[in-house]
Amino acid sequence: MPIYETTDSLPSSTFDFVVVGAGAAGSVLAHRLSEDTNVTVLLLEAGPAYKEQPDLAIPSFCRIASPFTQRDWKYMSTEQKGLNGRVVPLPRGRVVGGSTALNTGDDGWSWDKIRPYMEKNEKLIIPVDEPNPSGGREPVELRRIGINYPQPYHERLLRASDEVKGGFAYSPSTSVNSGHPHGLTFWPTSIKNGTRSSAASAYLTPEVLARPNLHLLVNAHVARVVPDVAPDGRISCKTVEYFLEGQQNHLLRANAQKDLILSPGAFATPAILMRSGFGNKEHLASIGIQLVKDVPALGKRMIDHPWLGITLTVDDKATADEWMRDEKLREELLHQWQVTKSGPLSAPVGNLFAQVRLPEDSFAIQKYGDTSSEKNTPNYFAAFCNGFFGPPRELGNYLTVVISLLTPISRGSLTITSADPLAATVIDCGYLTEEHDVAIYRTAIRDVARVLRAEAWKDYVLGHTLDGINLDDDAALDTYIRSGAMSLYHNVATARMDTKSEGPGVVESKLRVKDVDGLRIVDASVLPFIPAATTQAPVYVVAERAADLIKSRRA
Ligand SMILES: Cc1cc2nc3c(=O)[nH]c(=O)nc-3n(C[C@H](O)[C@H](O)[C@H](O)COP(=O)(O)OP(=O)(O)OC[C@H]3O[C@@H](n4cnc5c(N)ncnc54)[C@H](O)[C@@H]3O)c2cc1C
Repeated sequence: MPIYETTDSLPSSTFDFVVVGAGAAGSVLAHRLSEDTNVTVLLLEAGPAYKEQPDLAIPSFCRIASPFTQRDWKYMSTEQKGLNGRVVPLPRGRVVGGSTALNTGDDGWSWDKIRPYMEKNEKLIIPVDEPNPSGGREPVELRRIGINYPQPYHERLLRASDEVKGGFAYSPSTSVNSGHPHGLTFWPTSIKNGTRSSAASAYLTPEVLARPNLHLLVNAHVARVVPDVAPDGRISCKTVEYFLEGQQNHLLRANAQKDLILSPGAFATPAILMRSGFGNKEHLASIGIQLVKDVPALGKRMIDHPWLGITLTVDDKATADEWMRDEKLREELLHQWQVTKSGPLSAPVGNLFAQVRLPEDSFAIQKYGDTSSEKNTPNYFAAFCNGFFGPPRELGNYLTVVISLLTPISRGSLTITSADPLAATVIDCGYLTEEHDVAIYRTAIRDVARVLRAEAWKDYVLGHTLDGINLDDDAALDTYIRSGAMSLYHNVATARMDTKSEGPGVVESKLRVKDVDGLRIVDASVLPFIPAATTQAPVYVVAERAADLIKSRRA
């Protein structure tokens, strides 16, 4: 039986490896560790099994796949000081596949060392008219739909790019993984045969789930890990306590003989550990949780990419708004997708992106210095997306320019208020609390406004949400920014890795929780800084390498 919904037929409560969370990282680990037929793996997932159904599988539907759907954990931020006190939704996938289904010092983590894991994770399918021969990898399918799948605004945007050049100059051969990812280009998207590729569809295929040594228990909510403290003070942790959906008073246990691996994501990992006695000792004492290990860094220095929209009203009856509000048209397009896996629904929401690095003499760099990790790191991206972002409007057709900060320095934190695993987690993302981030947004908005003034948009763009705002007025722009910015759902670093055993990080470079035997963390929470643009790919890469580290230790 590949997927279990109750514990009745589980062969045992003890396995070689227990992995918590079947998202991006957990799916990779379950797949790779169970390749060795001599070990047994239990994968515990709080959500249901992944089923290929339209709202998860259709690329264009990812705009309506979250937040607040059944498969969302429905996290919310606290009132954000930098966003004029607004509370923002922070969706996270609660289903096999995790958030990838919802809509992503140590030389061992250097570029040369992690590149093979990127290649292991990706299979790049080049469009027929793009003469770039560097493909041929597996298993997450990446596809650059663009030149051979034109959306109505692509051609105008390419012409606008020709007019304004600079940071928006079009570069057909730019690879997002090249180290020089600048300019406007078509981004790869994880779509195969017109269908979204997720951690579940790529790593937990029916063949993988049929392995006799892999056991996936769904609807299994992990409440905490169970630490064992020896008389000499040494801590080991190889047991989890969990309950099946709706049965929180009936706690069950699963044990790992080798490693217990936490992969429930950047919000759940610190919360589970805090409930288990790891964290800031004063905080744990204040909520009546007995301290096992003082870990002041847990839940601290969280980072996310914020995003901000500029909505354009366009004279174009082919935008996604038409099928968003017109049920009959949606049914027709759905039928087309079901029969041929093609048509507008098979296209991503947006895939023509500009990544822009601010010039050295820009105000933000002059005033705040260069805060990017590398001299080529772009400071923001502007993605041109099809349709209005939000509930469908009765009238009108729209494009949305999504501007996201790629080098934010604002930091947040996460904490719990009780030992109850169902109590809300308190998540303060700290968006735009640093002036530096707002200064980059001002530059980005002015750059995008310049692109929107290009002749190419004439008679197509009828107006946009910057109309009426004096772009020279910093205060006016700040109001626009702070009243519109949201989360791009890329939160990381809540249980960060560092390479020094005495450093402040929660895990060391082999992803073992410091000074705790048997417990590893492998998910977005260990990323020590925010990667430029994507988090899904780095999480896959971290998990691929973690699986190798674990296997090589055994060998
Ligand atoms: C709506 C949305 C869209 C996104 N779009 C993109 C994108 O386009 N590009 C990109 O790069 N990144 C994107 N991301 C971010 C990306 O999906 C995440 O960075 C990535 O999935 C993180 O991987 P993870 O393994 O840490 O966590 P997840 O993939 O979230 O997986 C965690 C898993 O653990 C389970 N779990 C949690 N708590 C428990 C518990 N207590 N017990 C048992 N199981 C538990 C969850 O149900 C989930 O299945 C998006 C995220 C969201 C939410």
